[in-house]
Amino acid sequence: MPLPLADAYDYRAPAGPPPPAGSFVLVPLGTRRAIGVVWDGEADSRLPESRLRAVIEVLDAPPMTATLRRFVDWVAAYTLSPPGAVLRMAMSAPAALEPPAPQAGWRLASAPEGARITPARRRVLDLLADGRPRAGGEIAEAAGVTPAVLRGMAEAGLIAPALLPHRPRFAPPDPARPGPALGPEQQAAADLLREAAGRRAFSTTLLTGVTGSGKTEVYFEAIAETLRSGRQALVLLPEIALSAQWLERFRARFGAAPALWHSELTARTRRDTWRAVAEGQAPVLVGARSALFLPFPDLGLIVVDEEHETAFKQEEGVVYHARDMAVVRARLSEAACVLASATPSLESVTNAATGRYASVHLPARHGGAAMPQVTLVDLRRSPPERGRFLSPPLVAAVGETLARGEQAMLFLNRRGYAPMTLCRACGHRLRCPNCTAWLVEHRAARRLQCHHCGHAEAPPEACPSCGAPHSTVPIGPGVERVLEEASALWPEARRLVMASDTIAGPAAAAAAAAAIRDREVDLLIGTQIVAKGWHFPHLTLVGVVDADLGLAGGDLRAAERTFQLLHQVAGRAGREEHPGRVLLQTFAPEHAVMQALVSGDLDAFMAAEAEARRPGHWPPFGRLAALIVSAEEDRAADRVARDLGLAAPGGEGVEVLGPAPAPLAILRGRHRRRLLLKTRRDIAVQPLLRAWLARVEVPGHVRVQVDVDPVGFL
Ligand SMILES: Nc1ncnc2c1ncn2[C@@H]1O[C@H](COP(=O)(O)OP(=O)(O)OP(=O)(O)O)[C@@H](O)[C@H]1O
Ligand SMILES: [Zn+2]
Repeated sequence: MPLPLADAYDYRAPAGPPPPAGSFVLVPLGTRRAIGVVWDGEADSRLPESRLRAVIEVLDAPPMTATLRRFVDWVAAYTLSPPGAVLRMAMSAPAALEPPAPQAGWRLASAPEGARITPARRRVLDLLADGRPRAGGEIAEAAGVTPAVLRGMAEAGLIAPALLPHRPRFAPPDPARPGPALGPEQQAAADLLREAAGRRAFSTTLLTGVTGSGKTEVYFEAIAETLRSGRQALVLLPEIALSAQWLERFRARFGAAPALWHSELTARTRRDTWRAVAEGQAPVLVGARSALFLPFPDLGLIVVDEEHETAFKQEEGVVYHARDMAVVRARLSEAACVLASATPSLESVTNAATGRYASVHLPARHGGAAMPQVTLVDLRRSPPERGRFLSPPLVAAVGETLARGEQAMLFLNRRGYAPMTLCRACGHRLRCPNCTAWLVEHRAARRLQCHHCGHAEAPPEACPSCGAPHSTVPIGPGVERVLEEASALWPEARRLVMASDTIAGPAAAAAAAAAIRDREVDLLIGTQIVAKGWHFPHLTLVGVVDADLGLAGGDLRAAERTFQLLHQVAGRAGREEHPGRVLLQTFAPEHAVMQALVSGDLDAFMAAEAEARRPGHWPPFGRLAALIVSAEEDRAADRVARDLGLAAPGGEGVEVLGPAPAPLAILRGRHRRRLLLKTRRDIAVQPLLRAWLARVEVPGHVRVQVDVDPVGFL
């Protein structure tokens, strides 16, 4: 059952030949009915036959494949999740298990005498003259009429209702359409991927290349090969809402749109897409991480684009990393897996270096475009004016760029106006009532918000601590504040802010991208959503307002992350004929990350990162798993955390750090404690975790979340 249960339930099979494993079945569950899957393995023989309840019905849906069942089992075992919780992710559109209801539309009726034929009605009649019934929406669009016209025609007896035949929902992408002429290095990379995709065997290839080198065009060739061999392809993108340009390019290459899978689909599209995938009717699907659990009958290729992105890690419920699970699903499916990035993770780089993954690299930008020139602005030597955040060199560079008629971008990975608000009179800082976090001012929306739990309140008239009226001041900048400064400096420039709260949804992102492409914007100000994947031909200057932002805090991967993010942002500059320039404002110009960004020597930086992690057995040279204990009452959390600490596993190559309060010590009103298990790479953490958790009694109101291979440490 798709429920967080440790095991399968037993039911009596219906009369006749037993339904094969993978069949979807309707069964009684308590007082209700629910859909489950016939799982593999033996029934529990201790249960007397008389106690078994009977399967109500075997559903008329393609059974879940053995590959997907093994994948569910594998993910459950690896992440220490109940198998039913993982199964639930593989049954994310239960409505798709009912056979599709026939869709209603219109057909031509024998025209009655004297019916009035307006030009609009004429267009509909002409359209339907071929005898094929069509859906109302399709007619309205093709004939350019409103639904009211159709209703009127039906009343007049000109058209009549008709059932539409079941048609495949997704037009097949055409691999035979010619792609762009590839350069020699692109060609070599494409050949390698094409060969991998055509082999019908498991492989993983790391596709790296500088920003703008054409990695997308290259892996499109692997997709084309997969289509030619009649198998399905899955592309995982970190943020599907930001993929307008990607989708445009896919359509240009293959002449049809891919199927999409993400959290904002309507229930109906979700159902249709799930069903189409299960029936092999969606040759290419592009999705967020949850797409990994779709019922592809014959998956031949999985591409994980921007494989270094932390957005691939799911932190709630079943805690898994979609990049790593993509490799697993590819292995179980005898498929090729391609991990693509200009700034690959140290995990993947290491796997390529040890030969576990194949690798291929594109060393230059497409079309001879140069890599941007990166320079550091030392904020100690060139500070901004008081109360400002843009230094004189950056202000000058933006001014020059705009004067030349080119586009500039200011990057600051912080939403809102100011990350903290302080009382000038008593020093009190405004914090979230539910979390260990400052409230972030969103001035345009006139709200103070917590970015962890969503708590929002109006800015106070007086300090809540000392009562001084109008005493609060914003501390530090967010993108809104940078916009304010930019408006004062360049009042003429057409400005656009791109942040997840100002660009809501795929349509808004697509519109923003089109406005930038069409040069309706001069100055772009954005958070990390502007960093990834975009190709803006006229953008030549990138200014990073606070390059040090990601380096604070003790996160194992802080340096790697900062390098990846800033290198990606820098990579948006100068992608076509005009050369690009990048200015990074920093207080630590000597820091290894800043130096690596200037030199652009990614290999040297990654090698140094590797050497820093290897001796202490930090990932990827060792394994980590985190336990996060949380409870509404701090003492309850402490008690369980302490018991876990006392029961911690030990021995050669095994170490437990903590318990300690989590950096986010209170989140959504729950008190949180963390423990971290670190082992040598050759020691599996799952058996240790299982035994450990079995030794400690956890009361119902305390939660212990297991995070294998954690990427966040809050
Ligand atoms: N062989 C080619 N012919 C024509 N256009 C190409 C070719 N290769 C790449 N391009 C174009 O160059 C631009 C950059 O390519 P692409 O976005 O694939 O690079 P990328 O390596 O994925 O970049 P990033 O890592 O920065 O996202 C795109 O507009 C793409 O269409
Ligand atoms: Zn909060």
